Amino acid sequence: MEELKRSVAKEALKFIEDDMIVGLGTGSTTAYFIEYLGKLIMEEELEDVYGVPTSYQARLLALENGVPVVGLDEVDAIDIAVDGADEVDPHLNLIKGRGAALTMEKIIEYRAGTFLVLVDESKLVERLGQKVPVPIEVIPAAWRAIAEEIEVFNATAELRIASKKDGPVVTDNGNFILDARFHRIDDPLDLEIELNNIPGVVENGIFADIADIVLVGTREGIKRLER
Ligand SMILES: O=C[C@H](O)[C@H](O)[C@H](O)COP(=O)(O)O
Repeated sequence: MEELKRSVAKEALKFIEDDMIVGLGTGSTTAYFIEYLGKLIMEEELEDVYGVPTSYQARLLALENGVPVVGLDEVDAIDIAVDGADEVDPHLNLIKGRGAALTMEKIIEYRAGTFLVLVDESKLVERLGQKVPVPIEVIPAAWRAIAEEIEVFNATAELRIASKKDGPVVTDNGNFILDARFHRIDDPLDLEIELNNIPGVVENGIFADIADIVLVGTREGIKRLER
């Protein structure tokens, strides 16, 4: 799997040109991309490329690898955003947020001229929600009320607990994450909008109709899916 992640991350470099502002995603696949991008910048094979990080992880990796970073509020536009995903359906709808970075990811990827997704073949599903829950970033005080409200959607939601900290995961924005398992997601766009309508929900991990291109690392090579 690591080899497949590396291969799609390398392939993504072909989309990057001089003078581009690049949204830098979060997660293990994008980490390879940031590493390779830094190498090209350090070797001066790419000039005047700046990254807009979607998380502290992306920011730290960019700084470590020599990718100059700028904030979203310092740029007029983002040419391309590159990020991983937890699930991809046949219409290129996504679930994201295993790394709890979904809110900044969506803010940046929604605004990018091109949103390029990098996955290995294990992330492809027929229907969203088949393998992973939908992460929902919530205002801490509202977590229990929202977890109960979500039952209306025929779902159960669990507060995400940290592994190297006691208590809940706290996002880069200071919020909690609920992981919601839905009985069946028939209309991802509709569910994405409905969840965001619940007061106290900051953002959810359904990314419907946002991805432009998905590069899939398979044992037979890289497949390119486009909307
Ligand atoms: O919050 C995390 C992100 O949405 C990640 O982009 C997603 O979980 C994919 O991560 P990975 O490339 O490690 O599978």
